[in-house]
Amino acid sequence: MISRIDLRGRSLSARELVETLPRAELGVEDAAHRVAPIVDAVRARGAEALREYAERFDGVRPEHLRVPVDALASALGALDPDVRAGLEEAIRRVRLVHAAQRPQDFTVEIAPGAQVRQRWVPVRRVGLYAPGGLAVYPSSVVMNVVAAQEAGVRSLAVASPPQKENGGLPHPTILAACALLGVDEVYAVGGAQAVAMFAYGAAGSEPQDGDVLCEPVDVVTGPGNVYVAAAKRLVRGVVGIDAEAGPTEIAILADATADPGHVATDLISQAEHDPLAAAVLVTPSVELAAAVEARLADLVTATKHAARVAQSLAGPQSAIVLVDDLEHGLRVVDAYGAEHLEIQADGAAALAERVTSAGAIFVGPWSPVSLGDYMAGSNHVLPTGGCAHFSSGLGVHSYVKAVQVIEYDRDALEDLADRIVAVANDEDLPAHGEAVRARFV
Ligand SMILES: NC(=O)c1ccc[n+]([C@@H]2O[C@H](COP(=O)([O-])OP(=O)(O)OC[C@H]3O[C@@H](n4cnc5c(N)ncnc54)[C@H](O)[C@@H]3O)[C@@H](O)[C@H]2O)c1
Ligand SMILES: N[C@H](CO)Cc1c[nH]c[nH+]1
Ligand SMILES: [Zn+2]
Repeated sequence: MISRIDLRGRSLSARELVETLPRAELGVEDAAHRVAPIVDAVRARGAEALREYAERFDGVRPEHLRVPVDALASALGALDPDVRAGLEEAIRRVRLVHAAQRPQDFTVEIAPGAQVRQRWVPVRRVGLYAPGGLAVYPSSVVMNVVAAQEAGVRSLAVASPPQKENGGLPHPTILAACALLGVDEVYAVGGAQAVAMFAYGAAGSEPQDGDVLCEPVDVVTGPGNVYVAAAKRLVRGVVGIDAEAGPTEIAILADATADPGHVATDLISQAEHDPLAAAVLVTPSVELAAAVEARLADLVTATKHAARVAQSLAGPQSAIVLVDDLEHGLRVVDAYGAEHLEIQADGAAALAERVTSAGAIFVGPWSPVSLGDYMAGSNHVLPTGGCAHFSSGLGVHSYVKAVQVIEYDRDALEDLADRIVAVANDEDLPAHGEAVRARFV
């Protein structure tokens, strides 16, 4: 079952903490070596390679790599009304939050006649990944698509693995979610091969694919398993990506006031994603640790995906970490930089304000990660593997770029001419200064 790491009485530096805290054995770097040939094959052979990998990894050879539009409409027609209502509420809430994320253009008047503006421009075309291996993720369709739409992106394509049970098309709820959001470019392509298809585009291999199956995109976003995250790392630079949003992580900072049953169910809720998912409890309370261990022992066998959950909890990426006090715990969770951090402790809101590295923070007993996974309004596509130290979760910012516009008049430039020449000469780039001087002779 879940192991313990005892950090009590040990004052480790942030770097030492990172080395001591649990991480999965198969990381993104190792996975990148495994998926590099997949990325190369899709780049070289397009749809032919996509069909081969679908057969190998998803157990089905899709006839239609591009989902026919009428399949989207029929999936929406057949969607369970309760699921539809849930997705619609998620869309409404996620849209409200993401509309508020739109960054503002600005103009700075630096001096009379000297102006610098900054305009935010959406990228032209995006590729959005919705996972569909061990579980199905229509909620990820919502998170990706709404954020891109609110950013103003015009061309959106979604990919999700083909399912044998759905005749080689993605899961029907994925298709229905796309239809609900008005997306009609959907591909039955999963894993690293989907990321490669978006990054490089793909030529068709069957008459129904046409000559060009998929045009390349500017940005690829979305969550996925370690192979998806690895492929995103490989194509970064060819296209933009969001964060590496790989196997799910939950860290919970809790004290003796936390309900052990809630802590245990929250750990299990995220462990059920993937055997590589990480579940970490950080607590100064030995009593809470013992009570959570006992609850886990009861609950794990009864949960639907017991084998996956047990693997995740027993893996080297999961642990109960004992700390001296909440201050110590705060340093530990900050060094870990979890995708999701729950704080179930006295003064949770004040503690949350002091966290600097986490994909998203869930404050207090009534904000479990499952709320954010579906319907809080926040985005559930979040950085994993410590990427929260330098990356944000998915949002409008993932799909826009800033363009600076510089406009000086004659007098404003002349005022600066001598200074520009002085600095240009000092850099031994005198032609730069000359380009200014030439205007005033
Ligand atoms: N960080 C986040 O924001 C976030 C959000 C939601 C889900 N997730 C994670 O997404 C993942 C979903 O994983 P999933 O597996 O269910 O679906 P997935 O769609 O990510 O992966 C399925 C694909 O993985 C590929 N694959 C499987 N085995 C492979 C191998 N040995 N080599 C190369 N490719 C292989 C196949 O192409 C398959 O189509 C989970 O890890 C979950 O925790 C993360
Ligand atoms: N917990 C996942 C992010 O790591 C998101 C998700 C979608 N569905 C259920 N959960
Ligand atoms: Zn989840």
